Amino acid sequence: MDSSLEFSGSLGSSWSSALSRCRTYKVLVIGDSGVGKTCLTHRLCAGQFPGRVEATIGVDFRERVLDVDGEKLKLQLWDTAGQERFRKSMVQHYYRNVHAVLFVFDVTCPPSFSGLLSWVEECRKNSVGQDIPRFLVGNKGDLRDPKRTREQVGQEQAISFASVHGMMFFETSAKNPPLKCVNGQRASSKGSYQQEDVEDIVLALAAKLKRQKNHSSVNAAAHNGSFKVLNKKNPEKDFWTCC
Ligand SMILES: Nc1nc2c(ncn2[C@@H]2O[C@H](COP(=O)(O)OP(=O)(O)OP(=O)(O)O)[C@@H](O)[C@H]2O)c(=O)[nH]1
Repeated sequence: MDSSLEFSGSLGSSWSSALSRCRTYKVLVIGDSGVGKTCLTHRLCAGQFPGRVEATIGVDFRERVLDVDGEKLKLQLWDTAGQERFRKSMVQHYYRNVHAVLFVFDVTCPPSFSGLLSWVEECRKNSVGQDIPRFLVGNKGDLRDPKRTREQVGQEQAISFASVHGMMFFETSAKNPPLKCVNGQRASSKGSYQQEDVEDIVLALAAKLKRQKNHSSVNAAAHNGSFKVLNKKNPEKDFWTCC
């Protein structure tokens, strides 16, 4: 890979000030194994559904840089393992200095919805305060079957859970997100289910984080001795980029 290390201290003033405006936000993605956290984070960062995925061991990182009202903002998604045996003693580390949490469940798997309570509890145990923005994402919306509602998680249930736990709710599909018309309206949703494009989630997340006052974002360029890895073959695109 053709990458270079750039030491912040050697950067020119314009570069330095551009980087100093790029805040990094740590976004923790949690939920039961198999709900689609890895696929969702791929979709959020690369705009694609991955060809092949394996169970996450520990944690994987994906990044996306957005331009929100002229300000660069980097979302660092921590895709954590859903399987207990792959989490082990690292859990405390995942929760440290987190800026937002995405709780993911599978709309076709009610146990993954009931399991959310234990993820909320894990957040509490790791001192994630109520001031940290929380998002509830019902994934695999493409698999909804209006004839099998009893075997699926109803949207009213999810909305109610989100409201009780102070979360913003989205239903989507990392695999086949709903299409949008040119005017931004939803072209299709699954039956009577309202579903959002994954892009709407990332924009809501970015907007919420930007509004968040007194955040403790990591500012790579502002810290003495910090450095940034630049991949020359994949320069950051204007709107978004992927690791
Ligand atoms: N139909 C459909 N399948 C999906 C979707 N998202 C993920 N999957 C499938 O669900 C399976 C599990 O996806 P992962 O992204 O690995 O799930 P995970 O939550 O990261 O699992 P762990 O790493 O074990 O915690 C894979 O076979 C994916 O192809 C979706 O939106 N629709």
